[in-house]
Amino acid sequence: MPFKVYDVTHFLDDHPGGDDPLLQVTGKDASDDFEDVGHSNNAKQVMKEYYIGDVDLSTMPAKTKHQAPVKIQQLQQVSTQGGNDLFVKLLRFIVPIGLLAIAFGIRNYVKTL
Ligand code: HEM
Repeated sequence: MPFKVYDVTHFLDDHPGGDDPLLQVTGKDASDDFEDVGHSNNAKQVMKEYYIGDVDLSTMPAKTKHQAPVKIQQLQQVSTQGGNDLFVKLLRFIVPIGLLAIAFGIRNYVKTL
């Protein structure tokens, strides 16, 4: 069921009941709290100045848990797989040593010419 929304930001200092009761009910349906105080007709009239619209919670999109796209999920899986990690670590050593070996080989070959 829709309910009315009021922006009382500029009424906090002027509220005869103080700012505390207003701050206590921000972001929720304060209809009962308002009625419980037994506000006068004048208060109900003043309230109209701060009306900004209606909210119907049933039409609001439900909160969903964010899920990473499939590609990113796959990447996350690869980065957490221990075996693959070890392979990458080994490559970091093997590749430079291999390049060094090739460089020495070429150097020796050139010397013999
Ligand atoms: C836009 C919304 C509101 C307006 C315009 C408003 C206005 C007023 C006014 C004019 C009074 C003086 C008494 C009277 O004339 O009835 C008052 C008193 C009071 N209001 Fe509000 N009010 C609002 C919302 C609320 C809410 C949501 C609460 C509680 C959660 C609240 C709690 C109080 C209290 C505790 C008093 C003091 C009552 C007393 O000392 O007898 N008010 N308000």
